[in-house]
Amino acid sequence: MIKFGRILKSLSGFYDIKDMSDGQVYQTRARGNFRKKGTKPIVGDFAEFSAAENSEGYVLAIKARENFLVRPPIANIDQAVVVMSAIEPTFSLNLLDRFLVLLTNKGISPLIYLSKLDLLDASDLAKFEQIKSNYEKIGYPFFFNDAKEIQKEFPDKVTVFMGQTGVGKSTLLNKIAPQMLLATQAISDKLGRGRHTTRHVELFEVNQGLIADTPGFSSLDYEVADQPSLNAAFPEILEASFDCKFRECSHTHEPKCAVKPAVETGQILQSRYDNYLLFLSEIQGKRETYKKVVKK
Ligand SMILES: Nc1nc2c(ncn2[C@@H]2O[C@H](COP(=O)(O)OP(=O)(O)OP(=O)(O)O)[C@@H](O)[C@H]2O)c(=O)[nH]1
Ligand SMILES: [Zn+2]
Repeated sequence: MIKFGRILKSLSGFYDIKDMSDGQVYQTRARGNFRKKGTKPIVGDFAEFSAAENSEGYVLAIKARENFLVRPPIANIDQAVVVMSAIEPTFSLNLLDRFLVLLTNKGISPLIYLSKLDLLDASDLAKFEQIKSNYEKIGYPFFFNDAKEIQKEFPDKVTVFMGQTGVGKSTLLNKIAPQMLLATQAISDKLGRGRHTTRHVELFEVNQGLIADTPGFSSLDYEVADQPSLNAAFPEILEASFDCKFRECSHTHEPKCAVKPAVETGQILQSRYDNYLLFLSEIQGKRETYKKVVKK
């Protein structure tokens, strides 16, 4: 019988698929035709599968993906919690904006989560209140170290957690979903490998949604393609850019640019514009290198 469901777990060549209609979980394997086509089912995929009672099932086909991460392989992600620490490691607006750009370009909505506020004095705390309010104004949900609040965002969505090492991601996930770390630990112990080196990927059901951990930065090691993609990833710059004289305005030197005046009046944050310029120079630098290579 052919069924339809979502892949929730991948381990050692087996895929656990949750049937969409009855909620039952089936263990399956991918047929050889997937290997031939060069695609492989991954966690988060919507899949057609066959499953008979008490026997191993097979993944037959997967639906086109909305988006996906490579490391760890997860498909059809709705949102990502970017965990940043206020201190240790040092908070960086540059790093935050980089995360936001990469996620937005992948069609993943970012949620910002700040940890270690308890280590701040009053004046530093006020600084972060300001940052929170600035980012909320742009449209990013921003959470101050509150594991209960962040869970309200889970229902009906696939949420992944990412952040630099040491920011407190494990501490947070342990509060939200202790079963997650226990499962990972159990598999690592069994296979005798490190926590992040096992090829175990799993979506865990928490508060009517699905969540997954991603190790450190590697989940976003890809680049933004061009200026229009970068422009589209800064919501407030995108909005102002509709009034630029030139449709492809880079907001650097063009006459009648609407973005630069908005930076001067403070409508667009200087730090956001600076990061936009930095990322733009990185994209352009890559293109220059590419041209040089091609010319040779
Ligand atoms: N004071 C304080 N310490 C925290 C907080 N969150 C985490 N820590 C501490 O920060 C350190 C790093 O936390 P982890 O949860 O292991 O960080 P991680 O992001 O999972 O780091 P990796 O496991 O390396 O990926 C630990 O010593 C935690 O106890 C917090 O909100 N306040
Ligand atoms: Zn412009």
